[in-house]
Amino acid sequence: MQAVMTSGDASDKSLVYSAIEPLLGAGLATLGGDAWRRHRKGITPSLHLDILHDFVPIFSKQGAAFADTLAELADSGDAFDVTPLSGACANHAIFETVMSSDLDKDDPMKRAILDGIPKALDHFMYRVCRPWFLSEWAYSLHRSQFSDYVNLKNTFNLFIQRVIREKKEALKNNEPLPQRKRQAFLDHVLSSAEGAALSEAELAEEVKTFVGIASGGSMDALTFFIYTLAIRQDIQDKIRQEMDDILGEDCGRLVEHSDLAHMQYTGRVIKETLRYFTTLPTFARTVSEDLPLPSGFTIPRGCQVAFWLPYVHRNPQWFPEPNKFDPDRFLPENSRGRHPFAFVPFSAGPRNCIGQRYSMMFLKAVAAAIVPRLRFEVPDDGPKRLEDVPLTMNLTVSVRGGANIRVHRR
Ligand code: HEM
Repeated sequence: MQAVMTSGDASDKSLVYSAIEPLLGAGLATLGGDAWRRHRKGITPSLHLDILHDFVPIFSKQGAAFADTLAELADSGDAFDVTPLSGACANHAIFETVMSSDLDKDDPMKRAILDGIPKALDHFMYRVCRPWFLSEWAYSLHRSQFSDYVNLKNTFNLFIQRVIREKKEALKNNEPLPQRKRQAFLDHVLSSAEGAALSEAELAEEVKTFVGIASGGSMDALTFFIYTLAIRQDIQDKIRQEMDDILGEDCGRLVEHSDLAHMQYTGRVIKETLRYFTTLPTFARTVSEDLPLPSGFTIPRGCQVAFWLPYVHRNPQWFPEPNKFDPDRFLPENSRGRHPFAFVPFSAGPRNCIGQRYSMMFLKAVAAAIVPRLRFEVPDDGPKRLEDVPLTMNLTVSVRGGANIRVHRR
């Protein structure tokens, strides 16, 4: 895996990615070759640590709004699937940090985008499982699917064009960018020297990519994190204790990036959640030249190589008793000597996830907002052990039948 993931001859994505590109953008996740290198160079500085630090209060604010929603549901006493609510929290954070845009409910276009992201993933999987539809021309013959696909494509394009146009106008008129101190990712790209290497059309594709990938990735990780706490009360109690120690009496305050460094145990639980449930379990590359492996085998030029991370993450050589959920595997003393590619929920090598630090910060900040105020549990008919959680997979993994929980105010 390391040989492939670090090879310059295997940095292009597999052919199947062509099925997601029209919807989620010809951006970092799908581009190959020089175009990908130029985009990555143009965008990386806009996710610099200093910029991410400014995002933490936004994550925290969105976490607090999420906690309010959950608290209202606590009063009803009913069980509910937390997935769409995690998704809403992730989306609010992404719209604000990527384009400093409020996700107000009365903007039908934004709603259409959010409803459209899961549909876009459905189209992708539909076509991957029926590769004769990978060609857009062939897909156009599938009348019922294709009209929905074209509608989605148009909605995404119109929305992104509108966002970029508004941002450019604001820059041209020298209007103060929203929350100047906390510049959104897009404001930063538009005003940076590196970002100037990207045309308006290229940037529009990147915004689509970021909204699509970031919202899906964050929603799944947050859902599994909460579901894990609902099943493992002992872990939930330890996180709450850690948050109480950090926040003290003031459990409602917004957290800053300096608080996150103290959330060591929470960080280990997030990592173990990503190992155990591996929310994005697979991705694939094309090998452009014969690629010799350390084993002596050679992957021939033109091969498509897919990785199956649940297998990697449950390798007993690096994770003894791999089916046991144990956050302390990620204590420094227990991680020493572990192969650097044994734990790769964000991929690794030059095409690793550019949002890895963003995600970890988001998840910790939201945990700090919800865990001190609420207690989570699974309903009586829910799984009693993490091993019993029924999983299903589209492009990402989710809980079959929904991540149903019950919430109590603390
Ligand atoms: C827990 C949440 C997330 C997980 C598990 C995750 C995982 C991954 C993985 C496995 C890849 C490699 C995909 C491939 O090779 O096809 C990837 C790529 C990527 N991710 Fe994430 N991701 C998450 C959140 C995010 C967020 C929040 C952002 C944006 C802020 C983001 C932006 C990207 C981009 C742009 C790429 C493509 C990078 C490239 O090829 O240069 N991800 N992610």
